[in-house]
Amino acid sequence: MADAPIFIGAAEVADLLQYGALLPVLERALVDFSKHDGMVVQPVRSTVPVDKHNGFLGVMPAYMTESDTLATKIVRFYHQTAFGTSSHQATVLLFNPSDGSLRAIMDGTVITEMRTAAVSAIATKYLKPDRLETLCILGSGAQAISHYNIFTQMFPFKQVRVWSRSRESAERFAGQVQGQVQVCTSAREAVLGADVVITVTMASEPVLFGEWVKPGAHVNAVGACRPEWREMDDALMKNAVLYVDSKEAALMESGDVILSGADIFAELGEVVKGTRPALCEKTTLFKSLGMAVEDAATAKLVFDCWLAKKKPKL
Ligand SMILES: NC(=O)C1=CN([C@@H]2O[C@H](COP(=O)(O)OP(=O)(O)OC[C@H]3O[C@@H](n4cnc5c(N)ncnc54)[C@H](O)[C@@H]3O)[C@@H](O)[C@H]2O)C=CC1
Ligand SMILES: O=C(O)C1=NCCCC1
Repeated sequence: MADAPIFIGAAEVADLLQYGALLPVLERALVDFSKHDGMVVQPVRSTVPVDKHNGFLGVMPAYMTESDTLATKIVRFYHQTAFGTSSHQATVLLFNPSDGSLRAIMDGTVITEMRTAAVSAIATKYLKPDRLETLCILGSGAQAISHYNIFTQMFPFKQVRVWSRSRESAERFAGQVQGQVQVCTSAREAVLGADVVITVTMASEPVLFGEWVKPGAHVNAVGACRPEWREMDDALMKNAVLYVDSKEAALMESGDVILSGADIFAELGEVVKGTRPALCEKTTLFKSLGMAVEDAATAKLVFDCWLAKKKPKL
């Protein structure tokens, strides 16, 4: 009989997962996904609307042949949550691919926060403009914090600006992170002149407009994961060179892509592999929807680190 699955909670995932180890694992997952050679199986996320409670449940399975990783994430995202409960909560199930038995049940909320920010950082590493002085973050929730953490570790920004719908939450964000943050009173003020812009809001109408974005800047668009939701206007969608994590998902799930009719230039994995160019001199936009392979690869890393920690030292 197979061993009972282990449980790894949020605090332990946060303790085991380090960006230094996560970044190369994610680059590899992005490349493997974008080869489209049948070695990675990842259907577009199944999403169940929970209309009565203004939320969604998403199921995200993947199998990666080369690393022999089989996992699924189950994620709920709700617009209104009880005070103190985060809008996104996730669990990852990691299986033994050889017999399908369940190896681990682990918190997926920390995984979602860290892997999403790490993928945006990878996009920025490849697509960044020459000048990297000002970072702008629109939104001030969990993803804003994880993005702030990795972006200020990886890049030499001199100034970080944040805007949020309520000044109070932008100020709370500024108090939570290590380092100086300029709280802006409008999204426009935060965006003007920024070299890199990150959108991490739950907006369903545009909060970022092309006329504000400096030519040559790089944008990571992380929110608006439903076909009728937007974070950006048509001007930005059409004037920027558009990179996505998955073309198939972008054409099914991204309101910004579908409703603007913008052309997709490449998948991020193709850029990392070097089969499509990074047009850094132009205004670039990475539309992130989040992929099951990112969760599967991250969960395997967490599990391997857990095993290494448990192994008795000789
Ligand atoms: N691409 C990906 O891989 C992933 C994307 N996401 C998306 O990233 C976004 C941020 O997620 P979290 O930080 O976890 O959520 P959160 O609930 O912690 O923060 C959401 C932020 O959006 C703001 N907001 C809500 N409604 C707004 C509106 N109508 N206009 C402007 N701002 C608004 C809130 O004030 C808050 O600052 C969400 O859209 C989420 O679905 C989340 C996980 C993975
Ligand atoms: O990739 C994910 O995980 C999510 N993406 C969009 C919003 C829900 C969670």
